[in-house]
Amino acid sequence: MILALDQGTTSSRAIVFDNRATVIAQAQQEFPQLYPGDGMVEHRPEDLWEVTYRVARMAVREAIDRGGRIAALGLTNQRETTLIWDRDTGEAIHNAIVWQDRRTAGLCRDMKAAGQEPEITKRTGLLLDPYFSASKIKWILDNVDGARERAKKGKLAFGTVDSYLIWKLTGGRVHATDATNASRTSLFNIHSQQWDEELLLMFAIPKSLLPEVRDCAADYGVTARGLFDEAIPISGVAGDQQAAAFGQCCFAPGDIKSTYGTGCFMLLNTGADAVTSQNRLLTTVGYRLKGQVSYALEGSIFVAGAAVQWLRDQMKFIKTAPDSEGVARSLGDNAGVYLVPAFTGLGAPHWQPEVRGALFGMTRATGQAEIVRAALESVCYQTADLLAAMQQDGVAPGRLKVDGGMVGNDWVLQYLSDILGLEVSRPRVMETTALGAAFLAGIKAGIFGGPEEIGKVWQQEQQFSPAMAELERVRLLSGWQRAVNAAKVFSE
Ligand SMILES: Nc1ncnc2c1ncn2[C@@H]1O[C@H](COP(=O)(O)OP(=O)(O)O)[C@@H](O)[C@H]1O
Ligand SMILES: O=P(O)(O)OC[C@H](O)CO
Repeated sequence: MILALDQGTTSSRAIVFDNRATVIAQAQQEFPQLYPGDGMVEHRPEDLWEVTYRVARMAVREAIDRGGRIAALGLTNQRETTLIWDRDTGEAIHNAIVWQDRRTAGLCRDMKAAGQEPEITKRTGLLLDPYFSASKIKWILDNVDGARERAKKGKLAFGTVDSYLIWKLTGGRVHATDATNASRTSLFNIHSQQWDEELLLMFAIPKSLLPEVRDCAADYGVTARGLFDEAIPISGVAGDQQAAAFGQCCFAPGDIKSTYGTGCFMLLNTGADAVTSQNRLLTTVGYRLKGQVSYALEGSIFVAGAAVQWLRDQMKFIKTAPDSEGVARSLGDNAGVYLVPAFTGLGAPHWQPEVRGALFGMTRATGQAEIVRAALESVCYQTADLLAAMQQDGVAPGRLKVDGGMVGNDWVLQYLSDILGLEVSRPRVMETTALGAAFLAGIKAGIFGGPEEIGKVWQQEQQFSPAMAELERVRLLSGWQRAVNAAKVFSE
């Protein structure tokens, strides 16, 4: 059996799969989101570790009680989120700065004005945006007392959440990351597969901070004594969006998936070619096995399920996220109301960190239901923007595989299919992120063969087909475009 740990933006999950990729045991727990200022999002490092370890123990205990034995551990994680810790004590020197955090927008703007973006894009496949780790690392080094000096002396370690958890799981013996997570830092050259000296210089980051970069199916050490009954080899690691693509068996060039969790991330497999987008999509490492890289084009949206969380926690319009489905269904149409959920700026294809959220088209008749529906619709419109960018880059997908917490919502998937004019396909195993991590760990442990063998196990649970009239689709999309443009103008 394989233990998959999925450390996501809002919760940690542990799932034990058997050797045929069936779920045997699982546990999940949410943890607090900290919003210390405008556009700022942090996580407590101890929450990331303690919650992940707690759910891991729960799932392992349940699996062992059923007579199983854990042969390998696969780890997947929210990407870009940045931690720096002391190599001697293991203590983080600042809260984790989360991928959604926009505090480095000014720095990125200045670097853009200095003409540095094209060089960064050429080396990393990314754009110059606060989303990625590099500017967050620089911020911590510049704002935590003595951090830069300690970093120069080699006393500190940087990691995305995978590296931090590997460090914790191995009792401080392994400081490593995988190529997918490295490719999101903006310090990793995706062509040479090395940390890039030029980029380190640009962001003023000492190399001594960085972890070693390994394949996605590789040896990451074993869990420290005392954590579990037996030491478990850590043998698979990937960022959560790449793990989801792997779990969705997007192994052939042209295969495409979208994951709807806190944000939404569309990944297209482009094989051995690092394709450059003309439409502000990212080029990134899809997976790396035995040194061979499979690249991907990615569209990243910062707010998807987070809009539903906002409806639940801030607005108190719904009690639970699934309640949003009935509310949206209760209305015949959107009554001309559009929500642009740019709470933490706009991601692909706009990349405008300063834009903020806006609600358009309200009348005296507008109530909670219209706003709930507008929030769900906004996730579909944003996906349509990503798909349009991919299509302009010459991609013509036949269907979209979807997964993530939001895809339990049938109304969203039908509306998505209508708005995209594309078949939308939901898999039988909806926990594709954890499954991808389990596949990777299982490959290294010899439990699974390579992608060809794994590809045979993927099964669809339900397909959603477009049923909306073309004129209606065009009308709705045009309303959305006007709303986004107005939100941009307001934030200028
Ligand atoms: N039935 C539903 N309808 C709409 N949104 C949902 C539904 N179920 C969960 N969500 C949203 O999905 C997100 C959780 O998905 P998950 O994949 O666990 O996210 P993450 O990995 O980012 O923590 C939450 O933001 C939640 O609001
Ligand atoms: O935790 P998720 O599922 O929202 O994914 C976060 C992404 O990895 C951020 O790039």
